[in-house]
Amino acid sequence: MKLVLIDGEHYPDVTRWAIEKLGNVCCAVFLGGSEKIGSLSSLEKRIGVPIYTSSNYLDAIKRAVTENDVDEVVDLSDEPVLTYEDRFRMASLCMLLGVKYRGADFVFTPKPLKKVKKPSIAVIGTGKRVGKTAISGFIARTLKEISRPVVVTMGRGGPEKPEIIDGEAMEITPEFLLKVAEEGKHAASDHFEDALTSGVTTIGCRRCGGGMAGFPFFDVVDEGIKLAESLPHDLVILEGSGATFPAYEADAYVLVVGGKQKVDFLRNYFGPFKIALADVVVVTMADEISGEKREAILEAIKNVNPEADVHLTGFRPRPLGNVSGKRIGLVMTSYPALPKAKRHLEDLGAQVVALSGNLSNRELLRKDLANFTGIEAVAVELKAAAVDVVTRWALEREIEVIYLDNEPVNLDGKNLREAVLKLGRKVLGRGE
Ligand SMILES: Nc1ncnc2c1ncn2[C@@H]1O[C@H](COP(=O)(O)OP(=O)(O)OP(=O)(O)O)[C@@H](O)[C@H]1O
Ligand SMILES: O=C(O)[C@@H](COP(=O)(O)O)OP(=O)(O)O
Repeated sequence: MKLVLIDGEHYPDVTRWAIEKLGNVCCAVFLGGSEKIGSLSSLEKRIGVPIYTSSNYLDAIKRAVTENDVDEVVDLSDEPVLTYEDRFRMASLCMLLGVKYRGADFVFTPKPLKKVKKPSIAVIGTGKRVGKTAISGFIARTLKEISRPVVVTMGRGGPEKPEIIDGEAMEITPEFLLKVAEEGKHAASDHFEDALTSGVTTIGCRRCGGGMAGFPFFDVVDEGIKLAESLPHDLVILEGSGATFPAYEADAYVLVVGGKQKVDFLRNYFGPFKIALADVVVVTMADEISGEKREAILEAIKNVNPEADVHLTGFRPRPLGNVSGKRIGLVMTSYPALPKAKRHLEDLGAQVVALSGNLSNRELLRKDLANFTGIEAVAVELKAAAVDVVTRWALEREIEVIYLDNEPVNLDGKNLREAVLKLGRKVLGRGE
């Protein structure tokens, strides 16, 4: 059935005419405006379907969809009653309710959310490089304390046929990763990174394209989930990619919000959709933004989901090998990430003598590496060109490769590790 959004800027006969042309309309939500109508009761009689109203139109839409067999919300309203922001708020709500939202020249169609046959936690992000893989790896190694998790990823560099990386049993060495790269695969894909940083079993899938709400265009996650369900592991961690997430209804959601992102992307567009899903929200890189921006981010989250457990965090680089006493070349995905990482490695006894923030730009990276002279080891995040360029370059010169993880550190006195364990126990049915 269709739910129609109507307003008082349309003459009642015009609205009734449109409802008849649509057909199969169960009810209407009145959005406001009074120019061409009398009372709401007279409007309801004229259009012939029940009208839902509320001071907050989102509540009226939610009630109408819940109380009727609605699979599509059709927008018969327009300016000045509706603004772009209003329409994106409605679109977010429709994605959350799993119903199509259609207007004169737009349609937003949610993918049906499937269920995993095991307890599951989704880790989704509001963008690329916000720290989703770092947080997902942290969640996986934390929940190893109370379960046997398997991480299912869906990277833009993932394999066509889902592949298992047994991070529990195997040692993921630079040599192994270079061999993977030489087979033509993206050896820095998330399933390799999670297996390396957290010692968990991972299943790598691929996706191509991503919609505005966050659904992928194509992906092979279904086969990946079937594989995860066939393993003896008791918890599935569904890791998104960039701003997309797998079309599965997880038992719990952890949303990763980049502190350096535009707050507008949280307040508007499909930010409210993702925020509404979250049980836990991790704001990353919050140590590098102003108090004012932190407050704006916290407010944007609270306005949509006041129940969410929000954590303000910063990243601390975690070398997966010993850096003490070594002359190190440091390579990361961006220059802003370098100063803190350099300081931290030096605190661990390293002598950082060369830097590059061009891990995601192979041409500039190669130029930087040409100046990496006199180093004993290269410290690099397992992302982008970390294997096919940096690891190859280092092994050819018998230089040690030390991969870097990014460890979240609470800045707000809260405890993300405890929050993750609590969420894990809840999802596993072991109480709070
Ligand atoms: N203070 C900082 N400023 C900018 N970038 C930072 C800072 N601290 C860490 N980073 C970067 O944030 C990135 C987080 O990477 P991560 O892979 O976890 O993000 P992601 O959202 O999972 O990306 P992807 O979708 O590629 O997996 C790292 O590349 C790291 O260098
Ligand atoms: O291919 C993957 O698994 C990830 C990570 O690869 P890098 O971006 O780190 O190369 O890409 P994503 O889908 O997150 O853009």
